[in-house]
Amino acid sequence: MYAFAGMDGRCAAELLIGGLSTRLSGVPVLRGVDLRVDAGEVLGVVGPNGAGKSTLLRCLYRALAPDTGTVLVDGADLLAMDAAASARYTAALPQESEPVSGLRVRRVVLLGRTAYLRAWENPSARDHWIADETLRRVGAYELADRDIGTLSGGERQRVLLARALTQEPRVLVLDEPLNHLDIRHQLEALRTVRELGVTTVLAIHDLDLALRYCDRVCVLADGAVVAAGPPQEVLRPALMAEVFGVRSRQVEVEPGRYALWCEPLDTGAPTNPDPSALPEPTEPSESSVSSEEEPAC
Ligand SMILES: Nc1ncnc2c1ncn2[C@@H]1O[C@H](COP(=O)(O)OP(=O)(O)OP(=O)(O)O)[C@@H](O)[C@H]1O
Repeated sequence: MYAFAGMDGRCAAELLIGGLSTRLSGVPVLRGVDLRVDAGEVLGVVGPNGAGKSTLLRCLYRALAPDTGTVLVDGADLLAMDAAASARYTAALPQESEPVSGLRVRRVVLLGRTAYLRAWENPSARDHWIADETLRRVGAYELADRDIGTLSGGERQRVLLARALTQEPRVLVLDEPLNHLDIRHQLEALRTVRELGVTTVLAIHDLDLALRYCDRVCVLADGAVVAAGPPQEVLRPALMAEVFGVRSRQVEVEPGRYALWCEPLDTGAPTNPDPSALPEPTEPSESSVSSEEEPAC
């Protein structure tokens, strides 16, 4: 159905991040981040506020040049490319993106094709077709003729996701893409991302959704990776307590499907829901998770 490269994962690339460090205003914000994301994998980047998630993602979509480190996409040095070349490798949905009013949605989405056009070259019929297909894919086609400035936050978020997909990226970088989306559109956006098969790095605060939709998660704390691996193995009670300060349980809500129940560590007696009323969780072995181990990625 979607025959162009960036929408079916045929060009999904391996992403290799090595020794990424940076200081902002003299303060270390990333401290030697090493990560590998396999082709077609969805990696959730999680961690408390201020852990460095957005900073890491900004390095991946070239909004920030790290002090040291490498970012390789299928072996190509992303940080050494010019902007147009890197835009053909990675596309991003930044956390704060405010497209100006006065542009129609279809035009905004077409901007995703800029990396493939020469100066002053007009988008082709194929470029228009790709923009329309991505709008359909994110359920925003009916917005195509609206002024971007008139959209709700959730509608705008879906349009900007379409713009990123229109870039036909080999790696998709999404910083809190679920902001402003209602629960149905959150679930649909995550399902769309999963179905694309494009290598995806996704900063996400909702750990329950990370548990359900990410192939692997990487836990950042104070600018460093403290754990990485399958979410069910990483988001275990000990790590959740240490990194996020919550008591937690993975609860099997139906065979093979888990939800994450949490409450603050310092609340004393359990509140609603009463964990004693919850079914005993089925958890993977402790051996696969450690906040002290080297990241398993
Ligand atoms: N321009 C800047 N100058 C100084 N410090 C900065 C700058 N930008 C970010 N920081 C700091 O870097 C740290 C990491 O910020 P970052 O936005 O990457 O965290 P985050 O994990 O994405 O947080 P959140 O979950 O709150 O979005 C924070 O302590 C933040 O205050």
